[in-house]
Amino acid sequence: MKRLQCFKKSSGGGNGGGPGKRLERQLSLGEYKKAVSWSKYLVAPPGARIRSGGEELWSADLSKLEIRGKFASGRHSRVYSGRYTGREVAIKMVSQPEEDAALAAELERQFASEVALLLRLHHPNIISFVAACKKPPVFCIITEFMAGGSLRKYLHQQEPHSVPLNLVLKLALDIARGMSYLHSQGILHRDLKSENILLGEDMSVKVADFGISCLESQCGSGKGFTGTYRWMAPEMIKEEHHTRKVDVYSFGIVMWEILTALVPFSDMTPEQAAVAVALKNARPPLPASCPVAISHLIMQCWATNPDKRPQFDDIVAILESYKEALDEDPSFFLSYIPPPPDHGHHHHHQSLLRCFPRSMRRSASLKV
Ligand SMILES: Nc1ncnc2c1ncn2[C@@H]1O[C@H](COP(=O)(O)OP(=O)(O)OP(=O)(O)O)[C@@H](O)[C@H]1O
Repeated sequence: MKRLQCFKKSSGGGNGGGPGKRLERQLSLGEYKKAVSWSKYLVAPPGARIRSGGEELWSADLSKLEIRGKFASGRHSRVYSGRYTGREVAIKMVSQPEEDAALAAELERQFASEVALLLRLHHPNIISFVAACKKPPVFCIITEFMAGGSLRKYLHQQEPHSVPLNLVLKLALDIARGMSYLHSQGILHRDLKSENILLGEDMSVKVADFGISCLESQCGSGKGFTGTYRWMAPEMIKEEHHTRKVDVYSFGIVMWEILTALVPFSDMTPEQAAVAVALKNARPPLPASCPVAISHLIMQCWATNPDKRPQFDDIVAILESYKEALDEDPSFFLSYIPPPPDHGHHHHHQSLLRCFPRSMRRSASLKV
């Protein structure tokens, strides 16, 4: 039997704090039953390691898995902390509903796709895959544990508009680097949002949750899509053809979240937000105090026309130049002059380059 202990929840709810803050305690009977109801499927068969089909690459040795308490939930998942082969891990468990065969099949497809994608991703700003297990009706995905919890939780703990600019740039840059790598692998995330960005105790940043990600060549139209409306690009809301630029749109919303520490369209339901974005071109309001350089980049990212949105490589180059300029001169953003309106795709990169401090334009132009 696995050691069943759990972490005391932090007062803010959501993810319990990091290992430094956590308090191990006995589970109540109700919590115990809940934990057992899903994790019972993960008890190792005597002496067995599943090695069938192509699963041996990632199949977890359940005798080495120790599951502790649940600390977060997704729409169809519960996330537990634990240890696997001596390493702190997060165990995402997905349970197929008995009564909904279509959803059960979809969850299984998502599991298989998420494992296949995670297996090939190796980057400091992408969550590391550890192992997975397939024990219908329960599946699990084991990843490195990110003790800082989600970016959403972190922002929720901050006063609105209080995140310092150097931290805004650091967070945005790390996410953009992870996304640039993801796109270089031909993968679209399709559900980029602050809840799916995880933080280490040292404020390291990793993009997570590849449940509805896809290989660009196989993404389809996105019909019947389950992404999250507040972060979703208009073409995706309208179930039109979509490209990697949907992630750039979501990144624009995430940058807005970091800048404001607010929830986008918080006065609307997700459906109202979807209608406002797709039919009325609504976007979250940029605060007057936002440096023009940053609001300019955000507006480029969430442009209605996907072709006007920059690539993540461009975004990384721009954010790097801002970060460098801010480190050198704390008043950099005050002296920034916005570029004139963009006149189409041809001038797009030139227009973005005007955001760079003059000394950096030469090296940046090599990259863009
Ligand atoms: N490796 C991890 N380390 C720390 N926390 C994690 C980890 N993986 C997931 N979480 C927490 O669990 C939450 C849900 O995880 P995840 O997004 O992967 O599940 P999901 O079922 O796909 O969620 P949804 O479908 O609602 O986006 C995250 O927002 C985060 O708070």
